[in-house]
Amino acid sequence: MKTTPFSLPLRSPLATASGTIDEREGVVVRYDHRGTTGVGEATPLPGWTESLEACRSGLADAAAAEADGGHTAAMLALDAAEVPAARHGFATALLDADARADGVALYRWFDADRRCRSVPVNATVGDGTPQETADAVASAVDAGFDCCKVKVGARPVEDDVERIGALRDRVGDGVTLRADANGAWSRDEAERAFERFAYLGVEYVEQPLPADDVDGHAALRGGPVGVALDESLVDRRVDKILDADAADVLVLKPMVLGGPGNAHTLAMRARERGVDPVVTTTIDGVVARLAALHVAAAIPDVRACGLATGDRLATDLAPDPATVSDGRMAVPQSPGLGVDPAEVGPDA
Ligand SMILES: O=C(O)CCC(=O)c1ccccc1C(=O)O
Ligand SMILES: [Mg+2]
Repeated sequence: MKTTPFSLPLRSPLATASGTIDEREGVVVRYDHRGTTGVGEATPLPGWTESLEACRSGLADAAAAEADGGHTAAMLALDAAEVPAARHGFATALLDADARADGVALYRWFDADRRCRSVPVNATVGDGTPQETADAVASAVDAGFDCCKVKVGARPVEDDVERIGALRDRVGDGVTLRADANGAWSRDEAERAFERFAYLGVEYVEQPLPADDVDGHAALRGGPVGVALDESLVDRRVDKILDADAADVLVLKPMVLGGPGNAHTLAMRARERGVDPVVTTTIDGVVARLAALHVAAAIPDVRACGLATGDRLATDLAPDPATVSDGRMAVPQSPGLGVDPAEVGPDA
């Protein structure tokens, strides 16, 4: 196992109710397996995953375990609850190598019978003034997106209603709008927002209430605006959410869940229970974005996913093969993730 640290500054920082993301630091993982090399990415986001330091030491422990017991021992050393980003990094490298050895695109390693050329994606718009928000959404629509997710909860509910109203006026009814409150609202604020958002045709709100308020989320459901849970999945107690009927949609971040395999398993489990999975990045380098794209590509009829985050980065780990047009992201069909491990580096 070979690890290479990297740091990727954002060209376009993402302002949310729980702070602004302006740089992503992590580790590229390379692993030789079945006669080929696979590549993975561990990009921790404190608050959602372990710290960078814990991620690095998790990977060092995994490398030591690997030297004794191979990839199985390395995977066993990486606890998804303790070091999800580190586990994501190694698990992705292993999956990439396996899919390459089998000669299939990574999504087909999850489902050999599947063919998927592209996945619908949403544009992601941060907090900002009503004018800034409407401009950002309008330029996303000009670029071909028909689904936009807007960050809310960083300002009073009435101000967010004004922002969403301004952009609904600007782009018309043909564009699907979602909001993401990142857990910022009280139950009372959420009720007010849901009432007003219903008139503005908002599809769903991600994480309206704090992560642990499962009952509050269950009570918000049933109207025209759906409830999507994201931060509530950080503790990975998905069954609790499904049993409580607390969500219409689960937002699955492979980096937070301990790898693409875990995200795919939870997506299938949600589907069985009548809840729709949506896959998103944590604003990652191209390796982790591709891993998330392949998870989404393995889900039949997946809703628009939060994968179109690459253009926020000022620099990337390698050229991005997954172009977006008409609101859809192309899925690489070459073996593995679709990026040459030899081309992946912190200086791409
Ligand atoms: O879902 C998207 O559109 C992009 C990803 C995103 O919003 C995000 C990125 C990093 C950390 C948290 C989140 C989030 O969904 O809350
Ligand atoms: Mg979210």
